[in-house]
Amino acid sequence: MLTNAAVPFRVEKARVDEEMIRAALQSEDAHPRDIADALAESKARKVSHRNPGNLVLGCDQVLEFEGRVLAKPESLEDAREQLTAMRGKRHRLLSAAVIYEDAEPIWRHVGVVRMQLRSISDDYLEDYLARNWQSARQSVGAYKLEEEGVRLFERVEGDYFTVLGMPLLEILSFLTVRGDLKS
Ligand SMILES: Nc1nc2c(ncn2[C@H]2C[C@H](O)[C@@H](COP(=O)(O)OP(=O)(O)OP(=O)(O)O)O2)c(=O)[nH]1
Repeated sequence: MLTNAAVPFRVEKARVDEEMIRAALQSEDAHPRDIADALAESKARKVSHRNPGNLVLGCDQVLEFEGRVLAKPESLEDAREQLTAMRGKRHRLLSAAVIYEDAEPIWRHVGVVRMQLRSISDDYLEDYLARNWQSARQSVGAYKLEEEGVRLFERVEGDYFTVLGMPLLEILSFLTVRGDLKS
């Protein structure tokens, strides 16, 4: 997404134990928004300590369905089960972004999108997964809105980029206002 926006960046793996952070927060009944924010912050903070003088952007996305935070389906069977449970109903995608500079948080935003799934048939779900699992497995909801996943939806209420994984418009606005990006 940053490449498409002609924003120069490099990727550095944060290597944080996301499962441990997520489990700890869920055991305290943390709100999905706070879980996404904490995961994004943990990545940005860890990389920022190693990169003084640089802006470090950490992101994370969670899917909330009926009060539960779902993890990425690990198998086609998990994806079938998850999409079958969610069809005809609404879920939310929450994408958090946190920017650190010199080991201090200087900006954060959590984008929220409401997704209304169609009551897709078993047959179409099977065809969809057969065609799309290899790509959709990278996504927390087992769909990519910019691909065939769009056919799963009746309505999408919110920002397109937040669905794809990060609140890009808000990030670009912050960097532009700060003068890091020309406009
Ligand atoms: N291209 C695309 N990606 C999507 C869509 N919906 C969700 N995603 C992606 C955005 C996130 O990268 C990913 C789910 O976030 P996660 O944080 O679970 O996985 P990710 O591998 O991105 O990062 P992480 O494991 O947290 O370091 O799903 C979509 O419609 N299109």
